[in-house]
Amino acid sequence: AIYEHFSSVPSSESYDFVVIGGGTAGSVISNRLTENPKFRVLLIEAGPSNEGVLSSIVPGLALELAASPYDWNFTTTLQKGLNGRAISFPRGHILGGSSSINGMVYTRGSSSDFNRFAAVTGDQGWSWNSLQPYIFKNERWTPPSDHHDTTGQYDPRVHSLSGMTYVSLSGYYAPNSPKMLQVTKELPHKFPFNLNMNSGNPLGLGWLQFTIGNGSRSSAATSYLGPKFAGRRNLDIVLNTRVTRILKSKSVGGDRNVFRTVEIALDENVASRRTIEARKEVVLSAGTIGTPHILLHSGVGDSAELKALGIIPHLHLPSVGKNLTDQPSAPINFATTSNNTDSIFTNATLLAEALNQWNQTKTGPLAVFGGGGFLAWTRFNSSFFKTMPDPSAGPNSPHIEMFLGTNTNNLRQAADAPVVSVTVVTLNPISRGSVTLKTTNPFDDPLIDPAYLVDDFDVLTLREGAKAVARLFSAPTWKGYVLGITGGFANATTDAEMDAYFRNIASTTSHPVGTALMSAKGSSYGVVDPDLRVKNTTGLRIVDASIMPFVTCGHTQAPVYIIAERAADLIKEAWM
Ligand SMILES: Cc1cc2nc3c(=O)[nH]c(=O)nc-3n(C[C@H](O)[C@H](O)[C@H](O)COP(=O)(O)OP(=O)(O)OC[C@H]3O[C@@H](n4cnc5c(N)ncnc54)[C@H](O)[C@@H]3O)c2cc1C
Repeated sequence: AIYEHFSSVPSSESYDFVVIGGGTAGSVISNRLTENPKFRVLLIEAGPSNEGVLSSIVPGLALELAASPYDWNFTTTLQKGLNGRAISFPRGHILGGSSSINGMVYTRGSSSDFNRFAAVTGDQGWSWNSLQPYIFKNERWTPPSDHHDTTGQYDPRVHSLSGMTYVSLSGYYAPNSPKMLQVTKELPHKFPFNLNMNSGNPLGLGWLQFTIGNGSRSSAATSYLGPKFAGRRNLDIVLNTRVTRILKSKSVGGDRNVFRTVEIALDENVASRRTIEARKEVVLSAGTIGTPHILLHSGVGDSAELKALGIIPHLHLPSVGKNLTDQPSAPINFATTSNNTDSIFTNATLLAEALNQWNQTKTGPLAVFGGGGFLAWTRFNSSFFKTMPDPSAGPNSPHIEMFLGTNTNNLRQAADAPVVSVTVVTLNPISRGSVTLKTTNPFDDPLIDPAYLVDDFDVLTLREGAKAVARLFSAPTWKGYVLGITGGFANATTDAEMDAYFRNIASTTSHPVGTALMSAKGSSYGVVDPDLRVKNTTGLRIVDASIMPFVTCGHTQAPVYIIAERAADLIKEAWM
């Protein structure tokens, strides 16, 4: 059953598992555990339902979700690397979590990313080959909503037809697609065509894939918590309920670090806190910000730092909240010969037309996010790393992403708009930041410091990305349409001027990871063991993006789904 408030959950109920956070990972865990009718699961989500939230359903309206009630509306600390700017830092505050508000881009990362997870944790179960069944359990490949011929646009051999979350090519044909494809013929060494960037080898230029089914967002909430699963008798989902802490339970067999009791708040009043104890395990899936936030308030973190704040330390795990890793990104704009400034976001008639088309046929510019299009991935030459270690996971991992998804601000652009905008992304940042507490009140936002562009490599990558995009638009196919770089970057001619542009404009790609990183058993750093149990505890696991030891070389939702699918099996096996 789904309850709107904790006070409605029958007090007679008791649960084997309490899952904290009904986001991307928490939805997978709740679904998979309740496949076993013997397990009773309570899923606690701070945000409201995703049902009927139009901007979370219609892909092209996704930008409306930022700074809405479905976003935690976090802001970073002042960022030294961004010329002292603080930037907004969206996170999903809704059932389905960030999968209900994200850009729906589906990228698994490279095989080297997961092989590196396996190498640093000493658990081969995290390797690319071992994870294949979990990739397939998550993905349900489906035709695009416009039912165009997709031959030559993807490789069916690497996709699954039987998983949970819909994945498809765009149901909207971006008019500059033939030119993008022509680039792969005119500049094949720089931009080789990649038939399927989700094969484990993403390098090259290929068609974007999205977590979209029949022109609508497919989120963890619509897939893993769809009506037939949310209605399971052994699953209770409670919305609008914030977890404040995880408390120590009575010691079992001499084990003093049993964390199986969850404290929730009915409202901000401290007197309104309630507790609920899981019989078997608590699974913490509150995301890269929420997870360390809850742990630190629970006294799990660096003991000295907690004491200094006035929080009683219960478990010394200094890595909690550290290692925050996010990919900085920035737009590079190109002027075209078009002077058509019409856009569905500036012209109400065009928007109404597009919505009408979406309602009728689930096609048109609103059937996809960012206008559909392509991604291109490229690497620095290996000679670049003679004097510094390569931060990527391996030779098939890109350092730079170019999001050629046309222009999110002007979906009519493509072949006919004054500006083509490309987002360049530093995929393997070296900078590491942190999530720390501002106060002892769990309702106060934590201090989020992603340390953007603190390491010079991270800004250098953006600069090289911009040069790569300039090369892409220098291909003969663009002659007579793309005129050249425009906007702030047009005036940057030296490397120093380019870096200044990025420090003034770079933002988040919304792919933060690492604040409860997994490491080998017995390791001197890290928060969870390879089986995702919190080190030196009983009864507590973490399953979400926070456990990634490194950010994968792409967008992070597919890796979170994959991690959560394996985690569900690890938990089930432990309680067979
Ligand atoms: C705006 C945006 C765009 C993105 N675009 C893409 C994209 O196009 N492609 C891609 O692959 N990835 C994208 N991402 C990243 C991707 O969505 C995330 O990496 C992934 O969804 C994270 O999953 P998670 O389970 O770790 O956390 P989440 O999905 O964020 O889930 C955490 C859940 O815990 C809940 N929670 C937190 N604290 C508490 C508490 N105290 N009590 C109760 N509940 C709590 C939250 O409300 C949330 O529902 C984007 C993310 C954002 C925010």
